[in-house]
Amino acid sequence: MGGNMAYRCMIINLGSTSTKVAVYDDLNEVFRESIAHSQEELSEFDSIWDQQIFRKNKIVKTLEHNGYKMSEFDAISCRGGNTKPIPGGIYILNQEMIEDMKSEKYGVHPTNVGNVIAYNLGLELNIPVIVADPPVTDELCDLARFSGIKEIPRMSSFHALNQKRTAKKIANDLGKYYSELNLIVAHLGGGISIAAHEKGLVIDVNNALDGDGPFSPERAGTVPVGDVIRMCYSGAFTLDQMIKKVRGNGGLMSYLGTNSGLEVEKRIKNGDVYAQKVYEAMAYHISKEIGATCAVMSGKVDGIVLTGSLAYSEMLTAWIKERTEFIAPIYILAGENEMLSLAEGAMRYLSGEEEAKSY
Ligand SMILES: Nc1ncnc2c1ncn2[C@@H]1O[C@H](COP(=O)(O)OP(=O)(O)O)[C@@H](O)[C@H]1O
Ligand SMILES: CCCC(=O)OP(=O)(O)O
Repeated sequence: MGGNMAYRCMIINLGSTSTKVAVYDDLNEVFRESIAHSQEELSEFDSIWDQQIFRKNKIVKTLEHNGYKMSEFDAISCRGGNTKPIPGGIYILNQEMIEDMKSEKYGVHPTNVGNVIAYNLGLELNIPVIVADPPVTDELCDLARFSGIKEIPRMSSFHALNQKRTAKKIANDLGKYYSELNLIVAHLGGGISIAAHEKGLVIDVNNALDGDGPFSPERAGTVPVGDVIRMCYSGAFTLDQMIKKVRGNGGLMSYLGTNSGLEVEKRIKNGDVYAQKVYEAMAYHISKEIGATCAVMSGKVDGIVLTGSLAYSEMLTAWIKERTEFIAPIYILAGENEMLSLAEGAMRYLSGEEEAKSY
């Protein structure tokens, strides 16, 4: 490797509709591509696991096509997956984590396939695969774990990587340590997570994958559970169809047949009153969750942070502000920095600044 560069890292981040890949030389992003997958393209595959070879080929070909040799990488960093709950931090991806993801015991999400791809590439290339602040990062307080059904404890399943980084960035901008502040962070993306960051720990958060919280572009969030149970036993739906109603075809998808905030805004601008009602209802439920999260921290909140791609929406953030700005100052950090956060995690590990935790 030339110049003063110390490490070259491959970053892999799989979402429901995209495969993101990037190359970092230390903390400099030298390449990034987000490969979009249409519903048509993905509908060929019965399960997310069947997408493995297809997605791996996309990653390897994209890198090689852009002149990167596999042998040049010192490490791979990958958004974590649905393993057992673990504290935030850095982990070296191992066989046990992969087995837990494959078991689907802790949830199903395309990022798990990304972990399997990264793990196998790591073995082939003989380099470590690093995972930072995975979505199962668990810092919940004891009270948050009670769901009301003894056999079903509440789980921490959220956008931990972007939530943690965004909270630390705001703390830094305010000239404070993350561990000094109480923040409510709302990640507003395809899934929505709203978390109580109390003195550097996420002590409560809705289960953004298929648990509770506001509805999102593609997820149902909290639903009237009795009605859902009756629907399950009506004989009209299979297990897969019911799961899809909650995750994939829920939220904006259910009401408007699109998971795109941009598309909804276009319809609103063209006078679609129902689309406006649904979009405002999403803002209403986001605000309600922010209020609940404020109560979790006894009203002692230093700031509310709106992040994720939907935070680019002036319409949505204005509705949320209207209902929640009485709580604390609102900061908007639209988009996400997942690729950079993964690179930072890898560099902290490779440089010896942070030790990897054991799974
Ligand atoms: N400028 C924008 N205004 C409104 N919605 C947006 C904007 N940019 C992106 N979105 C919407 O944000 C949602 C989630 O996007 P994304 O960040 O890709 O989600 P995730 O990474 O959580 O899967 C989509 O519904 C998308 O249409
Ligand atoms: C449960 C957190 C992971 C997640 O839902 O991510 P996306 O919203 O990007 O699908």
